[in-house]
Amino acid sequence: MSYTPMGDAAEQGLFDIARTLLQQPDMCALVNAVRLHINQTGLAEQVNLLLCHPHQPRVCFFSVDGQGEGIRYEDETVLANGPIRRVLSRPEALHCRYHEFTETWPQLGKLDLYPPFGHYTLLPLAAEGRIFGGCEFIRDVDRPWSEKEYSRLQSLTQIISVVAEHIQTRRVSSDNYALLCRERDDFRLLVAITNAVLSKLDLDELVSEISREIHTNFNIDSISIVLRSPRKGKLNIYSTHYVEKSAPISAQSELDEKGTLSERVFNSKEMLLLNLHHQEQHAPYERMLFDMWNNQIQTLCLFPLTYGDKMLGVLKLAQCEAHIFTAANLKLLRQIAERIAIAIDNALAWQEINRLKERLVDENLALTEQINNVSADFGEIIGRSDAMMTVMKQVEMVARSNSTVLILGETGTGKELIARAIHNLSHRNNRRMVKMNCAAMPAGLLESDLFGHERGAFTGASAQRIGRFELADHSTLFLDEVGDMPLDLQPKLLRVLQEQEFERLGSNKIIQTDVRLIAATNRNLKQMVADREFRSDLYYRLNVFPIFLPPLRERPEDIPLLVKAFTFKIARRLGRNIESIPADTLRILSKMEWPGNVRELENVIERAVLLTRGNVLQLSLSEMAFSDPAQSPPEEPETDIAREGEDEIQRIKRVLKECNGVIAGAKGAAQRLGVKRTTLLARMKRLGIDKDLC
Ligand SMILES: Nc1ncnc2c1ncn2[C@@H]1O[C@H](COP(=O)(O)OP(=O)(O)OP(=O)(O)O)[C@@H](O)[C@H]1O
Repeated sequence: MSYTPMGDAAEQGLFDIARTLLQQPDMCALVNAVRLHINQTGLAEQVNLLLCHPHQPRVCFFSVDGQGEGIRYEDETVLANGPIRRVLSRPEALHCRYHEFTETWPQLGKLDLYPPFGHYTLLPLAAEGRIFGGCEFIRDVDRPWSEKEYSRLQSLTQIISVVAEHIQTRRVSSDNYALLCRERDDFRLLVAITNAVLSKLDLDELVSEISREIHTNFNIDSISIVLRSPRKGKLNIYSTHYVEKSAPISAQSELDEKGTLSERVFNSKEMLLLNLHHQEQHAPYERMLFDMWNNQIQTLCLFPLTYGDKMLGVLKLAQCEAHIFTAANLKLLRQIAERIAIAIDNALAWQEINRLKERLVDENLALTEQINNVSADFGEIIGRSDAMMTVMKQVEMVARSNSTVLILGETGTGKELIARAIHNLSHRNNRRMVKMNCAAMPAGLLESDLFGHERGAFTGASAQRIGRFELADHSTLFLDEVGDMPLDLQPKLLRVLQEQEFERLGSNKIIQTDVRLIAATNRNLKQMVADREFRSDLYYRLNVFPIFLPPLRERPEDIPLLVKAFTFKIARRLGRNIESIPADTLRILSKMEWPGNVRELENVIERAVLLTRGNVLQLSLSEMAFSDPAQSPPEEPETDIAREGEDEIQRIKRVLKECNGVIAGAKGAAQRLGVKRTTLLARMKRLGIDKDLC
C-alpha cells in the first residue's frame, strides 16, 4: 500500500470525520455517517460494513437505505462465501464491476442487498493485526477510483476500523453487563422462591405460595400443580387463576389422567411448550381452562416436577400472551420447577408422616382399649341360651361378607362385643376396627370426626385431620348409637355407604374408602323413621342384616355363666382369690330384671368381689342399685325381688297414665321408660298390666 502525503485541509477533513464517526452509537449510525461523508466528498454513493463473528462462520451486514433507515442482515453461508472471504485470506483491496460481481458471487444478487452499480471496492477492516471484516464502497457510475481517491478511502477505512471495533467492544461489554445483571436477578429470584416454597410443608399452603411467586415474578395468568391421585388413573389439580389480579381464583379438582397434556409430561419427563389453537381437541381440564379464560389462553407450558428418580408431578403454566415464554424465562422457570419439586417432595412426605402419626396414635388408643376389653371379656362372648346361639349363628353367617350390619338391643346387652366378633371373624381382621360413638360426640364435631377436615376448614381447624372413615379404610367402622346421628349428617353417611367415597371438610377432593360398616343402637330406629327422626333411606341401607340382641332378662339361663366368668376374671384382675359362688346367689341373680343388662351385672359382680372377705363370693343384695334408691332395701333377698317387681309395675302404670295409654312414639311410654315398644309390651304382659285400666 503506497502512502500519499496529505495537505492540511485533507488532514483537517480526516480529523473532522474521525470525530464525527467516533460519536456514532451503533453500526447502522456509523454506516449512515460514512455514507453522508462519501456522498458529500463524491467518493462513492453507497457504503456497507461486513463484520465477521470472532468464533463462528457468521457474517453480519450493515447498511442504510435511501431514507437513512438502517439495514441489518446476518447469515452463515451466502455472505460468508462472498467477497469478504477473499479479503480475509488476502488482506488486499478488491475491485470489480457489477457484471464481474454477479458472475463471481451470483448468490449475493438474490439477497437484494446489492442493486446494480457501476464500480465496487472492498477494503479490509483490521484491528491489532487482525482482520475482522470489510468496508464496501460502491459507485453508481462505472468510474474507477483515482489513486488519490483510493488513498482517501483507505484512510477512511482505517478510521472506520477503529470506530467499528470500539462500537463492537462497547456492545459486547454492555451485553455482558446486561447478562450479568440478569443472572444476578435470576439468582436472587431463585433464592427467594426457593426460600418461600421450602418453608411450606402443608401442600395447600405450598401450592398457593408457588402460584403467588410465579405470578408476581413472571406475570403468568394461570398456574397449576398437577399430582397423581392415590386413586389409580386420576390426577389431582391445584390451580390458581389470576383472571382478576387482586382476587385470584383457586380451585382443586380431580380428573382422569388419560388424554391430558400432563399425562404426556408424566410419560416423557420433558418440558412441553404449546401454542394453542382453540379448535383443537383438549382433555376436560384444558377445556375448563379455556372456558374460564374465555378462550384467550394461547400458550401452555408444562414442566416435569422430578426429584431424584421420582416423577412427582407437573407444573402447568397457561398464558394469554403467546410470547411470554422466552428462552431466558424458560431456563429460569425450569430451575424454579426443580426447586418446587423438592418442596413438593417434602410436603408429600410431611403429609404421609402426619397421616401415619395420626393412625399410630389412633391405633395405639384402640389397641389399649382392645387389650382392656380382651382381658375383660376373655375374648369371647358368654352365653349358651337359644337366643344367644341364634345371635352367634347370625354373626358367623354375616362376618365374612362385606354387608352392613345393624345391631339392635338395649343398653349393655353386648352390642359392641358382637361388632368386634364380626370384625374379628371377617377378612378385615388384620386391621383394627375403628369405633365411633355418635352420642358421645357434640353434633358439631361429629362430621369432622367422621370425615376429617382440611386445615382452616372451620374456626379452630388449625391442622389437617383425617377422619374415622379414612382410618377405617380396608377395615370396619363401628358406629355406636347410630340413632343419635343428627338428621343433617345422615345423607352424608348414606352417600359413603352407597358410593364408598366422601370429601374432607373444606376440601372438594374425593377420597375413596373401602369400609365395612357395623352400626348399633338401643333406640327403636323403625319408630324413629315413622316419627321422622331418622331418615328412612339410611335406615333401609343400615338394616341390610339386622341382629337383635335379647336383653338379659329374656335369657336368664346365661346369667350363672356370666356371673362365674365375671367373678373369676375380676378377682384375678383385683388380685383376690375367690373360689366359689353360693348357689343361692346365682339363683337370685338369675331371677332379677337387669335393666342395665350384662354391663349392670358385671358392675354388680365387681362390687361384690371388692366387698368379699374370704374366698366365697359375698353378694349384698341390699347394695344393688337398680331398685328405687329412695326405698331402703329389705333384708330378705326373695322379698327384695318381689318388691322390685312391685316397683316396676307401679312405675310402668304411672308412666302409662301420664302418657294416656300411648306406648309408641316420641311421647309414648316406651320412650319415657327408655325401652323398646316391644320390650314394654312384653314386660306389661309378663307383669299383668293392662294399659286400659291404668
Ligand atoms: N355375652 C357377653 N359375654 C361377656 N361379656 C359381655 C356379654 N355381653 C356384654 N358383655 C360385657 O358387658 C359390657 C357391655 O357390653 P357392650 O358395651 O358391648 O354393650 P352395648 O350393648 O354396646 O352397650 P351400649 O348400648 O351402652 O353401647 C362390656 O363390658 C361387655 O364386655
